[in-house]
Amino acid sequence: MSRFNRIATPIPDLVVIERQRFGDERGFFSRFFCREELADFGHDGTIAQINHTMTQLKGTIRGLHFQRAPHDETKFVSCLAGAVFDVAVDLRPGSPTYLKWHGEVLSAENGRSMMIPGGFAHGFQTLSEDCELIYLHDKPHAPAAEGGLNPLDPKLAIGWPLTVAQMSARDEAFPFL
Ligand SMILES: Cc1cn([C@H]2C[C@H](O)[C@@H](COP(=O)(O)OP(=O)(O)O[C@H]3O[C@H](C)C(=O)[C@H](O)[C@H]3O)O2)c(=O)[nH]c1=O
Repeated sequence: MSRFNRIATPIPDLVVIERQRFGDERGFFSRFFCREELADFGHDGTIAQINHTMTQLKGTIRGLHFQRAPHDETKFVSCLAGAVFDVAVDLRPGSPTYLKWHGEVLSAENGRSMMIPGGFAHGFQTLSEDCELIYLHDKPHAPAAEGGLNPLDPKLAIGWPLTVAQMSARDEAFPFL
């Protein structure tokens, strides 16, 4: 019996994984990651780096970031404190959903993760204060291969839920497509 539910999105290969919880009077237990079980959902089990971010302000946007091939990485993104609107943008050349985006609420409460294959840009907007995210990357950080899209690019027309409260200067400076 799998301890994960696979939730499809309108973009092929971009999936949401929901962790099953085993509750009792103390709280709950859930399996956060499992190489064997997530292989069925397309993850090859490789974890090269695990990153953790904390974002204080509600309404902050981080992203949209990606790494160019051959450093294009699968990201398994989870929110362990607060709630975020997590967004992935398809940048795969020739994809029928090229430049299409999908957004999903990830939260400590809903136990959902987004599994984002290489070839996608990723970003999120915080829906609460003090949001903490954990990223499982299947390839290491490669600064020279990093790229970004402006999250406010009208060509993407991402439906961010809140007024933007904060962005890094780097993210603000990404040019529109
Ligand atoms: C990604 C990364 C960054 N860093 C250093 C580089 C900077 O000195 C500092 C902050 O990096 P950055 O401003 O890129 O952090 P975010 O804006 O939160 O970007 C991250 O959040 C967006 C939404 C993502 O999807 C990426 O995983 C990641 O780029 O951490 C590292 O040392 N290792 C790393 O793997």
